[in-house]
Amino acid sequence: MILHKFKNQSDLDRAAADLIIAMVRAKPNAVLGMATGGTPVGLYQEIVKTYQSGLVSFAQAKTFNLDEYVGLPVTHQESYRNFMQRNLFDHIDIQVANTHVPDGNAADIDAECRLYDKMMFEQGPVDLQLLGIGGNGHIGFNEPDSQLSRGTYQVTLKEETREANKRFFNHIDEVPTQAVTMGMGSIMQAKVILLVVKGQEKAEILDRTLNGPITTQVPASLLQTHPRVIVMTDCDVNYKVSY
Ligand SMILES: O=P(O)(O)OC[C@H]1O[C@](O)(CO)[C@@H](O)[C@@H]1O
Repeated sequence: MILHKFKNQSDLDRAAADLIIAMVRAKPNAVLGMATGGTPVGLYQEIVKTYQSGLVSFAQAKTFNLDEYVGLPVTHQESYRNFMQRNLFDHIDIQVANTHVPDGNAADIDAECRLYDKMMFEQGPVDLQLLGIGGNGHIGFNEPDSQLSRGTYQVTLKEETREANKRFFNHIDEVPTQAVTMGMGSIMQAKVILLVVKGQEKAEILDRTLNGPITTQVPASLLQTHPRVIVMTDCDVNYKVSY
């Protein structure tokens, strides 16, 4: 892993956006793994600005999102499909048919998970996977556990994750208890991973991710075994390869 530290979040957003844009300019039909939550909002805004300047096109790009809530209608502001449309897809020239978010309302969620894996297998591998990190070390919605799943699956969210995400809802009771997420195996197959970590409150989990033991109890620590992970952060944290 390589750690890039930034003085502030706007510099970080710009650098993360630039990396994604560089990938798409070098490979117009790149497959991008996308993330949601608070972390990527600013960098998506930077991508939109560059697109509006005419410096990049996503017309041939494909995307696969990490996860989606189960049972939240796509019309709900906080469904991850809705998030992606509002924050990125509606503002760039990507073809909607080339954007993929797991269907958390599928009648048969298991079948939906297998379909998502099949599409990723056929259209992948992901060239660049963007990740945020949960306060408990989750990536995608792969929560700490005694074992982790390889492919896409339905997960019960930890209470701390629902607590953290309640800021996006009116009340914690509205935060779904279940989600569909890419498994760790799918995430680890990406050629390059960009982990973005914002806010000093995430410094401790980032330190455990970078420097702690590799354990399923900190899913992000498995990234230590991936050959090409770039971490961008504004946290004050130490690592052997940092800039
Ligand atoms: O960016 P946030 O809102 O802190 O969330 C952390 C991570 O947890 C998730 O909400 C779960 O997938 C991600 O979207 C995000 O990267």
